[in-house]
Amino acid sequence: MRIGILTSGGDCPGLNAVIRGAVLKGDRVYGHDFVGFKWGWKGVVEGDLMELPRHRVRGLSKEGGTILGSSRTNPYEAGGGPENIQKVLDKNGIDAIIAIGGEGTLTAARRLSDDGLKIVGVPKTIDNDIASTDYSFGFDTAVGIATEAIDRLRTTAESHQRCMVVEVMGRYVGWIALHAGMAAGAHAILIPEVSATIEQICEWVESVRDRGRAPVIVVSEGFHLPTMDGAHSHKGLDPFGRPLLGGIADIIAPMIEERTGIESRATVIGHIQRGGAPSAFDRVLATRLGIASVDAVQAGKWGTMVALRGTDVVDVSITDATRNLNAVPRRRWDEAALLFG
Ligand SMILES: Nc1ncnc2c1ncn2[C@@H]1O[C@H](COP(=O)(O)OP(=O)(O)O)[C@@H](O)[C@H]1O
Ligand SMILES: O=P(O)(O)OC[C@H]1O[C@](O)(COP(=O)(O)O)[C@@H](O)[C@@H]1O
Ligand SMILES: [Mg+2]
Repeated sequence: MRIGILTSGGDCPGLNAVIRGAVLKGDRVYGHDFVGFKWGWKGVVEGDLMELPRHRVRGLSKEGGTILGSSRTNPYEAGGGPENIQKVLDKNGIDAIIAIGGEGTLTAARRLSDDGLKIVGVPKTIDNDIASTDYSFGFDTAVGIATEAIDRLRTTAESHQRCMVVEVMGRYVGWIALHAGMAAGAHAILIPEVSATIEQICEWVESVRDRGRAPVIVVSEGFHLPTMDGAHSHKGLDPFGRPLLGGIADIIAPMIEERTGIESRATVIGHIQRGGAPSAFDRVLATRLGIASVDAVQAGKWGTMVALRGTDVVDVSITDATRNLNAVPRRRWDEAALLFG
């Protein structure tokens, strides 16, 4: 078989480890050939390919980013669609696609699979917002980077008796905030799934200050106060129509300072959370998912996504995985909130 691999959506530590795992298993065990589609679905629509012989994936599991490049191209637009894509596959002798992406990419994969293309999905995202898998690779690395940043902000906060408001990524789910906040001992964690008023936030801040400590508040980019319409997005849309989130920390920090009198600073960690080498956990998870994706292709399990369930890698339906976002359950926030203030 000749298998095409693509990486689509925001990049994420571990993408290269998936590619390596897939190529090594496919080459060694099944004798498959691999090509990479460049720039996500764009390469599929335009037939922009690179060969992926075994030596091309040597040493890749520790490398950040993706050797294939990524984009947020919609495969149903700009000359795409199932018939045109099938022509590109036929022209290049490609039998099946392994699509590595987040909930957007996998929704596209599900539609193309429903339209008859042979596709297997691999869940990637630092946000951990994909359902049907316990974790997506990239999340552990992002949490590690955010935790280190919060630890560092805490020492400078203590030196100046300031309040630090630290904004992390995650789009419409608060997993990175919840885990990094718990790991770093934040005094409050604000996530999109759970409402909190500015009065409640200031109560937590004042209680920390009254104990002689410097308050550290972690906020997820998708969080909004009850007085706001929705997630803060002052930068408009990206070229593919998605709201550019970010900046809620810059709104909350001055509100805290005004109401409590505590000098406050906002830090937006941003894309550092997505860059660089994957953690050991993510290298292992990504490699295992890459291996499993080739097994799913070999078995003709079209329309499935490989996923982590406990310590096992299993196959699930992409339709099920993309029906709803994997939101933080209320009980997980309640558990963390016992330690706030
Ligand atoms: N319903 C859909 N049909 C076709 N393409 C989609 C659909 N939803 C998302 N996509 C495409 O997938 C791209 C990647 O999705 P995005 O959410 O940006 O990243 P990720 O895959 O990492 O979640 C989107 O920009 C869009 O072009
Ligand atoms: O790469 P961009 O366009 O700046 O997008 C930033 C967004 O991408 C992410 O890092 C990852 O999101 P996806 O997994 O959906 O691509 C989000 O946390 C963040 O909101
Ligand atoms: Mg996404």
